[in-house]
Amino acid sequence: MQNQLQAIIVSKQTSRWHRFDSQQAINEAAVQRILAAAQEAISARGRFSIVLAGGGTPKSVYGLLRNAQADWSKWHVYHNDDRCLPVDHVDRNSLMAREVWLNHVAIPANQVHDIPAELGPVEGAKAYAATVAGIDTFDLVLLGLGEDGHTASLFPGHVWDDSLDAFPVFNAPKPPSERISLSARRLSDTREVMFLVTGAGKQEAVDNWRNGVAIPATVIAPATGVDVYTFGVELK
Ligand SMILES: O=C1O[C@H](COP(=O)(O)O)[C@@H](O)[C@H](O)[C@H]1O
Repeated sequence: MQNQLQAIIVSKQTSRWHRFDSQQAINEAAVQRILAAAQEAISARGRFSIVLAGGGTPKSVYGLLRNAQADWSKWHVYHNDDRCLPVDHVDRNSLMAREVWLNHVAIPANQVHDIPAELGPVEGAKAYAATVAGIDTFDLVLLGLGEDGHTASLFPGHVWDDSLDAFPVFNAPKPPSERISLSARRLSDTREVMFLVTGAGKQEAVDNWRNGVAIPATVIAPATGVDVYTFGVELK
């Protein structure tokens, strides 16, 4: 397995870049780090809170977690965004995570917190803001990167209200146009962030990010910095 590490600072964000040379290598490294973060959190605080990325990139990592050994009873699962579609729609991030992983492990049902995106952007965002309001600093936030540089449902050219924990999204350039997202501030309130970035389609966004262009991914700025796990993009 190859993991070449470089660190760069973009505005307030410190990013550590990890390059893997196969899909298997990035998946295994991500799973190892997630399980280690869970163990550390459970030993220190008796619980582990993780915020999941949606989209296609994390699916194979979630598939491996399904067969992992972990103290699932201590896991508390949240989502960084979801699409305003019926609960059983194939494009719901919550459905993907449940089908591939969460329905197959022993996390208590009341510790899996889907975004109620089926209520629509305004009501769903209000409800999810209330869900995360009482939650302390997350332990681990997983994030993806869109080809246009978006992360969660923070899209280029959009303005979002960082005073809110979760906010409604309209006119998203990637369908569906209506979504709900945690805010950049809430996503940054975490002990650790891991971005998963795979495929040549993400090259331009990665180049922009590393060259200091202010794409949405650069606004995620926890005190501990962010780790970006990559496969299939060049780190120029
Ligand atoms: O729409 C979304 O896109 C991003 C990236 O998705 P990917 O399919 O390119 O991995 C994802 O992180 C976000 O959660 C999702 O809603």
